[in-house]
Amino acid sequence: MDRVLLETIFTGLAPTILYDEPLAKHTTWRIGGPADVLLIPRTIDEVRAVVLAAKAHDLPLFVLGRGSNLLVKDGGMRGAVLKLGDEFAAIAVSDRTLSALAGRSIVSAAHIAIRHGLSGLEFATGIPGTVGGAVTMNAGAHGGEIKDVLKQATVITSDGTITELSADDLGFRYRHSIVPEQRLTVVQAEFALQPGDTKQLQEKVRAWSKRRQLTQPLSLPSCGSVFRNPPGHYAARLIEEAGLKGLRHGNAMISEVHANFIVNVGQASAADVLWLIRHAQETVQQRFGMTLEPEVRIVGEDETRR
Ligand SMILES: Cc1cc2nc3c(=O)[nH]c(=O)nc-3n(C[C@H](O)[C@H](O)[C@H](O)COP(=O)(O)OP(=O)(O)OC[C@H]3O[C@@H](n4cnc5c(N)ncnc54)[C@H](O)[C@@H]3O)c2cc1C
Ligand SMILES: NC(=O)C1=CN([C@@H]2O[C@H](COP(=O)(O)OP(=O)(O)OC[C@H]3O[C@@H](n4cnc5c(N)ncnc54)[C@H](OP(=O)(O)O)[C@@H]3O)[C@@H](O)[C@H]2O)C=CC1
Ligand SMILES: C=C(O[C@H]1[C@H](O)[C@@H](CO)O[C@H](OP(=O)(O)OP(=O)(O)OC[C@H]2O[C@@H](n3ccc(=O)[nH]c3=O)[C@H](O)[C@@H]2O)[C@@H]1NC(C)=O)C(=O)O
Repeated sequence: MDRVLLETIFTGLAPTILYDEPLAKHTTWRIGGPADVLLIPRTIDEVRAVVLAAKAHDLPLFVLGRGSNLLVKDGGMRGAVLKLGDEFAAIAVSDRTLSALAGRSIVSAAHIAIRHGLSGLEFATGIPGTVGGAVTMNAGAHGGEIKDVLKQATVITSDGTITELSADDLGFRYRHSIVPEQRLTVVQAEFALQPGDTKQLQEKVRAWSKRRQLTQPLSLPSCGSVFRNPPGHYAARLIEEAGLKGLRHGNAMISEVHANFIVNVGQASAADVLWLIRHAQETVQQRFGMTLEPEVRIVGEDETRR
């Protein structure tokens, strides 16, 4: 996309504006082609200005969290990508409510809740995303989900309106909310928690963390689970039973530790990962008649279309 045009639209709207920024630097998979422009605003007013500028010029705008559930294709993303700046990390606990700006790590928010003797967010201590990403994905683990604890989220709509939405408004389902389809930007969230014993809560999360370290390939770049579990089944078990554990394509590999993780074992491309995703889907469909639906959000363009 024309750089001069982008500069005309966005200059001055955020303190950090990066052109042709490789998104591999911003995803946990360490994969992804360049964004035409990546904007990193510090304040809600700056976020709103970016949203309004994109709308006024009919430019696509994508909101990036920690990139821990994203596959950005090798051709990168056209239009603008917005990432909340480090200033979006404020957090406060009052009575039984924890509120955090959306750029805060959900892991750290969960630990702060525990330290305040509040229970409800423990499930999130192993989920390496932001508060905004966790709300968007209705992130969950160990039987808990964001939808169980979210009181309200403050969002900016695509026409720049700032509004508060309840858990019901957000249309939560398994690893799903209406945030992407409504093109909302989450800027803050409040969680309703219950009193709990800090020591007991810490023991609980320590045990979960040990289990995760044994069952998930945490030392290699990944996006967590690639596929949602089909109702009544486990994606990992289906992929393992199809004989695909350890299958490598280019520098991407179906993990030998956990079959629903694809790990980057070198400088993997998005095309390497997409090949494995499609191969797993086709093989599981043929062998078991089951459809594997990606949990990871696949965005951007193929290299050849640039
Ligand atoms: C090792 C590992 C373990 C994981 N374990 C789990 C797990 O147990 N459970 C689980 O649910 N997930 C897990 N994940 C996946 C991932 O961490 C979660 O989905 C997380 O919630 C994504 O947050 P993020 O900030 O990285 O969002 P991103 O990956 O950057 O984005 C995900 C989606 O959210 C949108 N988004 C992000 N921030 C905002 C915002 N502020 N406003 C509007 N939209 C936004 C993006 O546009 C995109 O659609 C794991 C990932 C890894 C790498
Ligand atoms: N980032 C990644 O790519 C990957 C992350 N993971 C896993 O995801 C989780 C999050 O990792 P990461 O992104 O590095 O972390 P974050 O930066 O999201 O969170 C780290 C913060 O969480 C708080 N915290 C973490 N552990 C504890 C604890 N035991 N007690 C008290 N506070 C704690 C601290 O916050 P504060 O200072 O505010 O108290 C710390 O600064 C970890 O379990 C990690 O193993 C796994 C694979 C990849
Ligand atoms: C990592 C994620 O979330 C994770 C979350 O951390 C864990 C813990 O609560 O439970 C889900 O994994 P999961 O269903 O694969 O959980 P696990 O307990 O590891 O495995 C489920 C079943 O599959 C079997 N299994 C697992 C791995 C494997 O290689 N082969 C296999 O057969 C296990 O034996 C077990 O019977 C979430 N994944 C999904 C898609 O729902 C994520 O969403 O990114």
